[in-house]
Amino acid sequence: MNIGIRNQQRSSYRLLGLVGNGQFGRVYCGVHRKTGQLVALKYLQRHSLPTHAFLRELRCLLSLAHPNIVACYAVEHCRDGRRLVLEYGTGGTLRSHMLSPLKLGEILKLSFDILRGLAHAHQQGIVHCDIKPENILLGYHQGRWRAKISDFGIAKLIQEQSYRRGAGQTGSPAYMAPERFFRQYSPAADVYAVGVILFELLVGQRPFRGTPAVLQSAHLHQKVPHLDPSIEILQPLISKALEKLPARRYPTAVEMLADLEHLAPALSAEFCSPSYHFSSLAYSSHGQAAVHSGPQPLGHIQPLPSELSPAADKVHPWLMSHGSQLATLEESRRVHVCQQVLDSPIQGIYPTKTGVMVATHRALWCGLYPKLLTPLMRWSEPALIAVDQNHRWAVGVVNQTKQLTLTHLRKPNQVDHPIRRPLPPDLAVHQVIAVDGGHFAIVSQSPQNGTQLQFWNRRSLYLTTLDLGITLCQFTSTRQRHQWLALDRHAPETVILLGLKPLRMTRLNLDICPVLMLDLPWGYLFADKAGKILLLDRDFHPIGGIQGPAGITAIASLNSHDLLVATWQKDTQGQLYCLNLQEYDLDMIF
Ligand SMILES: Nc1ncnc2c1ncn2[C@@H]1O[C@H](COP(=O)(O)OP(=O)(O)OP(=O)(O)O)[C@@H](O)[C@H]1O
Repeated sequence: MNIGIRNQQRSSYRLLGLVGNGQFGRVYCGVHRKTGQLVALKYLQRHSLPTHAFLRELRCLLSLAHPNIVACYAVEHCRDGRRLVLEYGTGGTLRSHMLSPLKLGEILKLSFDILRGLAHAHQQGIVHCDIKPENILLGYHQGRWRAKISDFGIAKLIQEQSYRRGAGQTGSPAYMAPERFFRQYSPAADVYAVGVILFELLVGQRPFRGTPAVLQSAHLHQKVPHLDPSIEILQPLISKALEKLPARRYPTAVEMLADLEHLAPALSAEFCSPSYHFSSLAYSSHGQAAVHSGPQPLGHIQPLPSELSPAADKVHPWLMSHGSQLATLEESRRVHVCQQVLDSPIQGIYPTKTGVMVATHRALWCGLYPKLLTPLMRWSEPALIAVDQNHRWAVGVVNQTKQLTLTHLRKPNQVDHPIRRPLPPDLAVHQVIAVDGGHFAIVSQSPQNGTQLQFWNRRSLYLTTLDLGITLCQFTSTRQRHQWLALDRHAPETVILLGLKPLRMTRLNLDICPVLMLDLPWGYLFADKAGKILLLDRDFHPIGGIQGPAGITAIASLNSHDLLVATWQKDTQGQLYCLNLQEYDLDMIF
């Protein structure tokens, strides 16, 4: 670990984006240029933190090495002050983690994490002073999200500086122990804040709400509401943590942790119940009749730009794959399978301004729909292919030969001489994705580091690798630049919303195991094998559930209220359904 103050000429970190703005400056997500380690770079303006105070608190920060405390790796001097190089919390804050319902077992694990980190600090005589969900970050380790306390030292420093300036109390009134309003703080004040967080995690809201003045009065005088009888086993723990008088509270997190550990065996059975958030959601179904049946699965449903529509009245035919053939869906909802049979099954369809590009497993084709397609590039082995959104380049990776081929597409039907690059022999590539007009990423899995994203630019220059820690698959692009949906391999009911700039993984706990995901203008759609379709709005609140046909292979939104759903089952083979969302009981205005 590299700890100490360093003068930096050129930063060792490549900035991946702004994470947020704190009282003392900005926080960026960065990646080490050589090692690929992800870090948070927290800038602290010199004028707001005097050097002596900063150095004192730095010592406190560096002395706290614990898996549940955000590690500080180094301090660097830069033009506009100093910056701390911190362990990066890829899962965001506990506040953002709480957006999606938490299973009771998960609440318990996170509570243990917070208490363990805090107990370690309290044993060294260090108080945090501002424990709140915004100061608890999530990292993914050994198959689960782990809570880590951030801002140790800094939080206390903020308090002291503001008292010195006579600026009155700082902190977050919703989590402040009664004595904190009189400028007293001790480990017991941190315990109180954990009590509020645990209450909020269990109940879904804090014990007291309102303006700072209302909150102050409530913390000082109001009784804490009782927990639901189903979780009353935790009532004594919560009540003791939320005692008004510090002397009656757990003196430090050590004692509260011991009590929670004592309860753990009794809790484990009760807390293993599944997520309760979606349990009331009924999946309404309607008589669904297929608009098409055929011997091949239909997939990759894409609209063809209206300029290219052959019909004079500008009817949009929809393109889709039908094994190794293209198919169109006409306005009459009739599926027409094109005659041309390509070399291998289709893995992607890319409608362009002047025609269409189609990636099969062994070639990239292009053509002017509905004329015949011609091959632009061929691979002798199956390749994973990605095409840039602007159709200016395409990349293919062959796992067998560990070779990457990048081709620039100058004009329709014309490609530059391909550039070839070898990939590491042990790289198991799962997917190749076009990140933006200038970059692509190779998705691979490593048993030690989970999913790795290897970034390259369109000049075939390797840039960096990000180790995500978590094992993700099926990256699906969203409407947002640099953002994907992906499935968590080890938690089949979990979807991860992955943002790249800055790196951020937001977890969504569903009550289905999705096999298909879609980002629609009004929200997100997830479908499972059995045909359950879950619709969420942009804030991840459920809009409703549909019981669709089983064996879904592709979904597209035909217009604001019609979904096209393709299925494949042995007995019924490839079918296409058109579901009208207006016929279902959904919390949505059409
Ligand atoms: N180590 C980190 N990893 C990931 N994100 C971080 C890290 N440290 C801070 N952040 C994020 O950066 C943003 C700003 O954080 P910062 O701690 O500076 O301010 P704050 O906690 O929002 O406010 P305050 O200054 O009052 O503490 C927050 O969204 C925070 O979650």
